[in-house]
Amino acid sequence: MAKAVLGIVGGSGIYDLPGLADVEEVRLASPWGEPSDALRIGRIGLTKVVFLSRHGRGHRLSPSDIDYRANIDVLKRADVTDLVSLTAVGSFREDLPPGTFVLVDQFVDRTHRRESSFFGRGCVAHVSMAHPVAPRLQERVAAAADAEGIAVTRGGTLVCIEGPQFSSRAESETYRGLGYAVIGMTAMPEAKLAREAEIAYASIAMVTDFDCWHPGHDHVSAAAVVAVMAANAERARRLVARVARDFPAEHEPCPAGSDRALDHAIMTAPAARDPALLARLDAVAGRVLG
Ligand SMILES: CSC[C@H]1O[C@H](OP(=O)(O)O)[C@H](O)[C@@H]1O
Ligand SMILES: Nc1ncnc2[nH]cnc12
Repeated sequence: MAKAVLGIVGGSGIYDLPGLADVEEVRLASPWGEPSDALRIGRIGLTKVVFLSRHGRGHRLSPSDIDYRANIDVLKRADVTDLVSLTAVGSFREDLPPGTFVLVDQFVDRTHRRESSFFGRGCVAHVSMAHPVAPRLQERVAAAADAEGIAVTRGGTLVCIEGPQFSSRAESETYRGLGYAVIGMTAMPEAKLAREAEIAYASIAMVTDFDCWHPGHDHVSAAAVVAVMAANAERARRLVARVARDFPAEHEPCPAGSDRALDHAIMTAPAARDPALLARLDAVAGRVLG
């Protein structure tokens, strides 16, 4: 079994992880493009932790401009086996008010101008996204929340829109009518790429607003998200620090198959594979491509 390395991607309002010990800032190059920021590699307790700011420190990148492939690629190069995503979201449910942490377990991808796969012409692969969240990793987040006395709601569907504009009222009502729990702009293709890279993925969706459907609340604004995230950040950091402190030394095999996603996924015959693409896949698909 591989040594467990915990990755944390911090979203809006979470640009660092102050609890990291022995931190080294490492700028890894990726053949896929420019990662959002340098990795901050350190440890919490005995666990190696790799932190990446999704929008970059100073929030330089919009959801559409983030190079999700480069981000996941460098996390893989840093040996991350398990990745916890922190993300600010709007809520479609009265019982999930601002301040609620939701451990979502499904995603709906409404993005349309992002590179969403490492594979393609010259090396075609199809991985399963039936269960995009790694159940054991989510269980660890839930247990850490319990231990820290932080309330979390388990389960729910996150719809990921392209943004950067927030939704119209009609869109918001539609998503709500479809039974989605929360809305954000970054979970996709992050979760898809983590799966292709065989990294177990779980998401802590932190509700900052009621989007724009709720008659009793103002519609979402960036300022409101920032204000609620400022109040959420300490709890989020405490939660991930606890996950790290209680993390096992060895990566636990994933019942959803996150860590073996590429077994039987690659369609392209060895002789038909593009050497240039294979070279770029060295980190994410090294286990199966050799
Ligand atoms: C600042 S409001 C919209 C912005 O916040 C969320 O970012 P993240 O998921 O990285 O926490 C949302 O997805 C949008 O990118
Ligand atoms: N209402 C909302 N829509 C999309 N992304 C968000 N992030 C935080 N709140 C959001």
